[in-house]
Amino acid sequence: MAAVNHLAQLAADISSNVAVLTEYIEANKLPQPSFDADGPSHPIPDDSGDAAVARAALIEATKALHTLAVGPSETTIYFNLPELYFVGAMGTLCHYKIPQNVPLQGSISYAELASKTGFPENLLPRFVRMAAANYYFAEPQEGFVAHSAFSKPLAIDEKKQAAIWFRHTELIPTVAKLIDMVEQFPDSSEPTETAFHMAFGGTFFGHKETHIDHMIKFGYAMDTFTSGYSDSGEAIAKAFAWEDLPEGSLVLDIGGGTGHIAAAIAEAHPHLKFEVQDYEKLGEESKKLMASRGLSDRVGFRVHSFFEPEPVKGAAVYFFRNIFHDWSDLYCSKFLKHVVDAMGPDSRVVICDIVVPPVNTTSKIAASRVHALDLQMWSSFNAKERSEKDWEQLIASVDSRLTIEKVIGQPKMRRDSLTVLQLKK
Ligand SMILES: C[S@@+](CC[C@H](N)C(=O)[O-])C[C@H]1O[C@@H](n2cnc3c(N)ncnc32)[C@H](O)[C@@H]1O
Repeated sequence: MAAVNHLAQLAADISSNVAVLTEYIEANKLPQPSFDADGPSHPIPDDSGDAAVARAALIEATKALHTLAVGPSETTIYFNLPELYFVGAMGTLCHYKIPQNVPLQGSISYAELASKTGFPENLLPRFVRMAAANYYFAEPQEGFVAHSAFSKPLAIDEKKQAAIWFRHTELIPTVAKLIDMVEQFPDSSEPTETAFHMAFGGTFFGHKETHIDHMIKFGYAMDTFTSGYSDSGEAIAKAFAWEDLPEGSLVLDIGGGTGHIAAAIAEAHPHLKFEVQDYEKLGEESKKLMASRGLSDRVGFRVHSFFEPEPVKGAAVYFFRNIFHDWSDLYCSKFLKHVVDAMGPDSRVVICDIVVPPVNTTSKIAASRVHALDLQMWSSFNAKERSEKDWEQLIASVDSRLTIEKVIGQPKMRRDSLTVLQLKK
């Protein structure tokens, strides 16, 4: 029997998915994906149905084909070496505001770019060429720098710059401490016993409170990350049957930050009332946000730590988005217990977080993103992304009456799921 020709199979997959995308782009008169500075920054919209599915399949197949073509030996010899220095080069270029100083059209000489930014002229080409080899910036003629479609958004979007800053400034030092953390704290639940703490001498958020520049940039990085990756407020407003809650029902957005998710749900469901609970420092921002969206009469803010007893009894929904994955089971069970003590017979807890899919059930790309997040949660907080079994164990450990009523995942949700809990009657 002839051996399976994986290369040919993958190439055929790639062709058929490219055909779907081409048809979609042409039918919708969209610009073709391109490396040029005027190329689209997100060529295939996420809500494009079959085209979005074909795009995901194309990304998976091209990665597999590339990996097979490079092969095990060369992959290991070069093991992420270019990627490592690419992250370093981009972090350094962004630190010197290179993206903002390259013109949006045309090019600039290395000499002029160096004099505008203070980047040493002798080093600048070495950093830019590392980036350009990875599609960020271009050198249309020797000695001159221009934007590509990939670098151009960084010229104007502070939040995208922060995404690169976060990888370079906080994740690289944390990743460098993984072995130390495994050796010293293999079984800890404490946010003080982490790789992040070893690298920065404080907890993930404690360090940010004393380094306000980190706090602000991390906020920006999360904004851009969650807007493109996590499920949006609009998606959450559609995925759960908020419309079935009685008129005037109260929804708490616990650890809701400024309340941007509560605001999105409130806009879609005018019969509901909301209370955002978080630290005092977010109260003013939250009030401004609600006023700007005309929601001040329906979305309030309460200064409240979820490690204190929950003051609002019998709310319709106690909602948590991206809170549990920041805490170990020890701490999650503490704040979930406070909520159980406050629940009425018809209350629900709705947890918006990842449910890690069973092994070998998703694409390698999806698995790699989830496991990167899981290790990021572990090394930053001693927390984790939870599988169905992890969620069941955590919930059962809090109160035997607490049960999972349902889990709302794909296709209504994209990355996160909504895990809905109720008290057994
Ligand atoms: C990862 S953010 C999630 C924010 C929001 N739920 C969202 O999805 O965008 C974590 C939030 O938890 C808040 N937080 C952390 N510890 C808290 C505590 N003990 N009590 C209340 N909020 C807390 C933080 O201030 C921050 O707003």
